Amino acid sequence: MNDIKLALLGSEGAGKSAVLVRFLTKRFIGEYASNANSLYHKRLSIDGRQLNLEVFDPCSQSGESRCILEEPVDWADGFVVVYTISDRTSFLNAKNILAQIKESRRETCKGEVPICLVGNKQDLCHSRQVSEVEGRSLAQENKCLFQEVSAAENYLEISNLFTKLIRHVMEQLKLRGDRRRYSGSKSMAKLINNVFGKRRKSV
Ligand SMILES: Nc1nc2c(ncn2[C@@H]2O[C@H](COP(=O)(O)OP(=O)(O)OP(=O)(O)O)[C@@H](O)[C@H]2O)c(=O)[nH]1
Repeated sequence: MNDIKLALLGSEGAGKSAVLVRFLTKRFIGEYASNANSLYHKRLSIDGRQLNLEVFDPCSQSGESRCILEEPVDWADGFVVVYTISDRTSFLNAKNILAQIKESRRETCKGEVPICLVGNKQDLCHSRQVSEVEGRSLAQENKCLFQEVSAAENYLEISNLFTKLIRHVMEQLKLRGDRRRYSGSKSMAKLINNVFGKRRKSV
């Protein structure tokens, strides 16, 4: 059984939890408690392989400019970076996050870092502040997958993007010979504390 670890990153209110819960449960839940970090587990089968998926959904950071990635990230195998198409600040924050992931992984990760850039709240296109072309070109610059979605309205696109990202993670883990097997016995909680700070309230 393969373990796949993903982290969701993005501005406060971008819809990280909504996107994830839509993927995990096929449902849209309007409001989520956002004062605690959460670690979600799901068993799934992709291309005939059984996977143990863990997704870390951190609670929001207080300042937009303060990125969660304060130390090199060694926990996640892949990232979902979410912004809101109707909020340019969240897009700029996503850009910043992408740069920081690349920077922190440069030393440790041969090959590409599997990332999916997600423009959420596509249903709010009447108040769009970020064009789809801008989103796509930011993703191209950073060699990431890209998809505009609406967690409120769609399941299929979100499911497809997670599937693509997980496939990419599996390819990268194979290329790297799954370094995690040799990386010692740090516990999940310890890693999350190290990577995301001491603000974890529940996992
Ligand atoms: N219209 C619309 N609203 C959405 C969508 N996705 C999320 N929302 C709303 O946006 C708000 C924030 O969603 P969350 O999923 O809590 O966002 P988050 O990024 O996890 O927020 P934090 O946990 O505070 O960082 C909630 O009121 C959601 O109902 C969407 O696709 N369309």
